[in-house]
Amino acid sequence: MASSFHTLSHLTTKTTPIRFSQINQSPLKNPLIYFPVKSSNFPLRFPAISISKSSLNFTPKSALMAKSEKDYSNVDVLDSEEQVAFELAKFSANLSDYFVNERGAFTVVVSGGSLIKSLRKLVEPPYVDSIDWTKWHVFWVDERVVPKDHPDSNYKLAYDGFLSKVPIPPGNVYAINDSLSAEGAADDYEAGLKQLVKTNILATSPTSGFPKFDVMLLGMGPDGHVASLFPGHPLLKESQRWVTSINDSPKPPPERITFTFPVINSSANIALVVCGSGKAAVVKTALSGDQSSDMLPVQMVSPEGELKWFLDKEAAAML
Ligand SMILES: O=C1O[C@H](COP(=O)(O)O)[C@@H](O)[C@H](O)[C@H]1O
Repeated sequence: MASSFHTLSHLTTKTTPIRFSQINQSPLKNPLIYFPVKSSNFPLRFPAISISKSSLNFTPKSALMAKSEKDYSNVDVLDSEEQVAFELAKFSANLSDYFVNERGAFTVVVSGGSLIKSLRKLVEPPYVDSIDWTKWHVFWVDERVVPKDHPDSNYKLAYDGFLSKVPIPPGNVYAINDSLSAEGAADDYEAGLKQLVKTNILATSPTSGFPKFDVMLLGMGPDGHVASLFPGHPLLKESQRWVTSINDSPKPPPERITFTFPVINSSANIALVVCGSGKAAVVKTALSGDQSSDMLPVQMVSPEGELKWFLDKEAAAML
C-alpha cells in the first residue's frame, strides 16, 4: 500500500511534513550499522532494577537478574525538570553525532505530552548550532487522530515547541495522514515505515525483524502508559503490527495510532523522561521489581539497545 503524509498548508513552517512519496531519499553512508550508545556524565546514579514481566509471556533482560540484584545504573535523577531538559539535550546531541557519523542519518521518535517541553534545550545554543539537523528523521511513537492544527495533535505540540525552531528538512518529518480513519492512518504510517526500510533510512532489527530506530524519546503517563499503550489494553499484546490504531483510549481523544511494543523494544536507544510528583508512585512501582505489582505498560519497555530513565527529584521521590 502506498503511503501518504499530509502537507500542513495553512502554516508557514520550516518543518512541514510531506507525503512519504515526496521524501528525498539520499543514500546513507553506512545503513546497516546500529550500535546503542552508552551515555555518560550523568550526575546521580542509583544501584538498579529487577522487573517481573512473566504474566505477559515476555522476558526482559532485567527479569533475568536475581530478585535481590538491584541495578539502577540506567536511572538518572536530576535536581529539577530544568536539569532533565539539559541532560536530555546532551544525550540527544551525543546520539545525533554518533549516528550521523556512523550512517549519515539519525532516526528519532518522539512522544507527545510533557516530553516535548523537556526538549527545549535542544533548540538553544550550543545544540541548536552544533547538531546536523539535516540528517534528522522525526517520527511519532503515537498520535491522536485529529487535524494537525488541533490542540490535541502531538504533531502540533512538537511543531510549536521544537520542530518549528530547527532546520530539519520538511521531508524528514513523518506526520500522520490526518484525513484517514484511525485504522487507515495506522496502516498508512506502517506502509510509510516499510518504504523507509527499503531505502535504508530506517533499519530493521536482525533479531526481531521490526524497525530499529536510533532513539525513542518517550514520556510516561501517571497511569504508567507509554505511547498510546494503556494498562490492561489488549494492544499491549500486539505482536505482528508495527503501527496500530486504538478507538477507545481511556485518555482523550479516544482515536489514536501507536507504535507497538515489538517496534518500541527493537530500538537502539530509549530515553524515558518522567518528571513531577504525580508520577512518583508509578515510577516506584515500575522500578521496584515488585513481583506482585500489576503490570504497567512502562514495565514492558525493554529495548534491544539501551534504556535510560531521566527523572527529576519529584518523580524519584519514592525510590
Ligand atoms: O496521551 C499521551 O500521554 C503520554 C504521557 O503524557 P504526559 O503529558 O503525562 O507526559 C505521552 O507520552 C503520549 O505521547 C501522549 O499521546
